[in-house]
Amino acid sequence: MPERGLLIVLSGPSGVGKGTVRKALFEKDDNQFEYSISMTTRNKREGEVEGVDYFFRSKDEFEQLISEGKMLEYAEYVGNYYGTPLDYVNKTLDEGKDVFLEIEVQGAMKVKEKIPDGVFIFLTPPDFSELKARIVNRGTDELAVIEKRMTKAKEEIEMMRHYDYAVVNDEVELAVQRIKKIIESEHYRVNHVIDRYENMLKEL
Ligand SMILES: Nc1nc2c(ncn2[C@@H]2O[C@H](COP(=O)(O)OP(=O)(O)O)[C@@H](O)[C@H]2O)c(=O)[nH]1
Ligand SMILES: Nc1ncnc2c1ncn2[C@@H]1O[C@H](COP(=O)(O)OP(=O)(O)O)[C@@H](O)[C@H]1O
Repeated sequence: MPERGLLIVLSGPSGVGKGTVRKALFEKDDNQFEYSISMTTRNKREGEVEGVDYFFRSKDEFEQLISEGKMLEYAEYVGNYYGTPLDYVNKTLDEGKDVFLEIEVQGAMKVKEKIPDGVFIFLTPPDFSELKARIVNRGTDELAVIEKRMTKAKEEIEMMRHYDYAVVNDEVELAVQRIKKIIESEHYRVNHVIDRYENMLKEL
């Protein structure tokens, strides 16, 4: 049986660049991670594809899956549900592949309770004014919403202490390289390889 894959969770405050960094990581020719496509009740945006960007579902369907225990985690974010389907994560980890989640902080904390040996990476802004600039530049929010998001971002940055690693997203490419390095060294952790060595010892 292959060694179980690593569960990698990339999270961080809204607007820090999680989506941007994750996409850049997955565009690499040598990418070895399996992206867990999330499910959401938000409307599909122009250019988004069902089953590629998200699985788009109605609120009723989503709640049904929650009640059946089919979500590893879910969170309500700006009035919509977002969540990680459980079966895909389990099946892919069992195949020995590393699964990558890009999710907001509430959901990341729920994953940590269920799968504490995951690798939890917190993406941080170079500083607070840069975070505000990114939220403003994204151009999707009105001023009042931006202020709300900044207050929320402060609370979210407080959550950093619960993570294993902090990666600064100053430049996308640098952030991607830092994440790749972290995951590479995580494969050598004793608790990740111990089963294989215990099996070897039994055979001696
Ligand atoms: N908890 C949780 N959060 C998710 C999931 N998928 C995406 N998110 C987060 O939901 C937030 C909103 O995503 P989205 O609507 O695509 O907005 P965007 O940040 O403008 O691209 C982002 O912070 C994502 O990281 C998920 O499966 N679970
Ligand atoms: N390293 C970076 N430098 C400058 N701008 C960035 C960087 N990373 C992301 N951005 C920009 O910041 C905004 C928020 O990024 P996004 O990926 O949507 O954040 P999140 O998924 O964390 O909410 C976008 O306009 C994106 O282009």
